[in-house]
Amino acid sequence: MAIIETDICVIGAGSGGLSVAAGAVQMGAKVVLLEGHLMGGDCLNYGCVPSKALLAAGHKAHQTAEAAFGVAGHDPAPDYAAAKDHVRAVIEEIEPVDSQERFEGQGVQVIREFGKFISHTEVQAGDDVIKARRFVIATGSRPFVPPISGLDTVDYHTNETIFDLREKPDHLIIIGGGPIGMEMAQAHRRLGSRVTVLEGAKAMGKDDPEAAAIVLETLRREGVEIVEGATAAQVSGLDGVIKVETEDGASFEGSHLLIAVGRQVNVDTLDLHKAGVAFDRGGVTVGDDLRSTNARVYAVGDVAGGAQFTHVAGYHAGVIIRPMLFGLPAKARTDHIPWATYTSPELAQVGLTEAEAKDQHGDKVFIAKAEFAHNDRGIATEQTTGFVKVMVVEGKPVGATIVGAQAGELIGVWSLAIANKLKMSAVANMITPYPTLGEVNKRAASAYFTPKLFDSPMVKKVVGFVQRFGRP
Ligand SMILES: Cc1cc2nc3c(=O)[nH]c(=O)nc-3n(C[C@H](O)[C@H](O)[C@H](O)COP(=O)(O)OP(=O)(O)OC[C@H]3O[C@@H](n4cnc5c(N)ncnc54)[C@H](O)[C@@H]3O)c2cc1C
Ligand SMILES: NC(=O)c1ccc[n+]([C@@H]2O[C@H](COP(=O)([O-])OP(=O)(O)OC[C@H]3O[C@@H](n4cnc5c(N)ncnc54)[C@H](O)[C@@H]3O)[C@@H](O)[C@H]2O)c1
Repeated sequence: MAIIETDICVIGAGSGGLSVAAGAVQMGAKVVLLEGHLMGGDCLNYGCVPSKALLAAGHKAHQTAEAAFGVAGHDPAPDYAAAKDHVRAVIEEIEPVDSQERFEGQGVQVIREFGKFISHTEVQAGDDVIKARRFVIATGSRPFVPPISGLDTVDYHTNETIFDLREKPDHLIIIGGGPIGMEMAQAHRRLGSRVTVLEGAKAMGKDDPEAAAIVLETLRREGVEIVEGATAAQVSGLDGVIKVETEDGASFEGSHLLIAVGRQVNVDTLDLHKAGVAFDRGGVTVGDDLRSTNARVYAVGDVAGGAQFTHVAGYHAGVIIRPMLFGLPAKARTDHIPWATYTSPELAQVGLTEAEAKDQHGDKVFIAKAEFAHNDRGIATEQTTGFVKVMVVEGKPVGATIVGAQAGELIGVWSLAIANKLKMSAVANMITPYPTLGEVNKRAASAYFTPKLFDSPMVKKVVGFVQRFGRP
């Protein structure tokens, strides 16, 4: 058994762990990185990257099929297995950035083993014991498989297997109408599968309902069957037919089944009690500083509870580098975290939704809104579905919702504004090139000032006075 002494031991080489390791080693710390499975974690192998690649294949098929701008559409004849080749090729192109070789080249000691705590200051990984000044738990999450009766008797997919499936599902049943369910529903529908989504509550229920309704309407128009209030209670299967029965007795049959009902954090095999690290089903118990109940141990990313996104894991890494390397205090904020669901139209959010803003700020909230339908670039490119809605309190945005083409790109302006506590005037003063979809953000900012400028008797009085008595 080898004893390895180091400054920082990072457990998990996904988005969070890799960011911590890269940052710390480049600033001169000695870093050991443990990974028991695939370098790059969920995002690269089973999450963001393959899902966006498959959505891109579906998007291409959809655009080819649609007649537009005087150009005829034609049968795209999507080849599901070839779309999966595209997914694999994208992963392989990005893979070197997250590879063991790259991190070893930077000076990180990478050990390809699962780690578990054996004391407050030591982790065991295979035959090695790592003694470190600081530990970072970055073990992420895995698909939650609900205890639905009969599920273990059928072949079902999760995000960990669906991207390897090569035969096109004739009829994909998806349990769960969250971001995974909706992205996979649209990708598969556009690649030629029949798709049914069974959602126990409201589909896209964590998003602004007005924006979610636009996405759901589009998916339904494309032929995705979305059944809300349909909690899956029983699954059975015979001869390639999978049957799902819901709590209220309805029954659905399909050829393939995808489970997308949320995530389970990876804490169970870490022996956290041996390190005095408290946790619950939501993740490792951490404060704003992402430190656990053992001050030497931090948690980042999905396993730290809270929003589960790659950019959050990266942000967490940046937050803990300060105290770990420089002994400076740092706190993680949550008010400026954006997210996007990459259906078409896309749905993006940063800060508070309208409902949350009204709950927190009551009458002080002003809703500034602009529609894609009035955006000239949107009109020219037939991308007129959607809106930008900004929740404003005392002249500053506290949240923004965008549904429409490139919402994930467009939300950046509001992320910047909220992160830096900018006023609405900062966005209104921005000049955007004409004609761009980005003008819709500026129009939303202007919508905040319009009533103040154009409906104000005082402004009218001042203008009248200057026109009559001002210098020529
Ligand atoms: C289908 C899907 C699509 C998604 N799309 C997006 C998206 O578009 N945008 C976005 O921002 N987010 C997206 N996400 C979420 C994103 O993938 C996660 O938030 C992100 O991967 C979390 O990073 P992490 O470092 O916390 O964990 P992970 O990426 O899960 O990495 C954790 C790593 O730790 C390893 N590990 C676990 N236990 C141990 C141990 N004991 N010892 C050593 N290693 C261990 C695991 O093998 C894994 O490699 C998506 C997720 C899914 C499932
Ligand atoms: N574009 C992105 O950034 C992106 C994409 C995919 C996933 N993700 C991340 O992955 C996480 C997990 O996504 P998800 O979609 O699996 O989870 P989710 O928790 O967001 O949604 C799961 C849905 O399943 C429903 N559900 C639960 N049990 C059910 C049952 N028995 N029958 C029917 N419906 C049931 C829930 O009501 C919920 O709406 C997301 O929260 C997000 O953090 C992000």
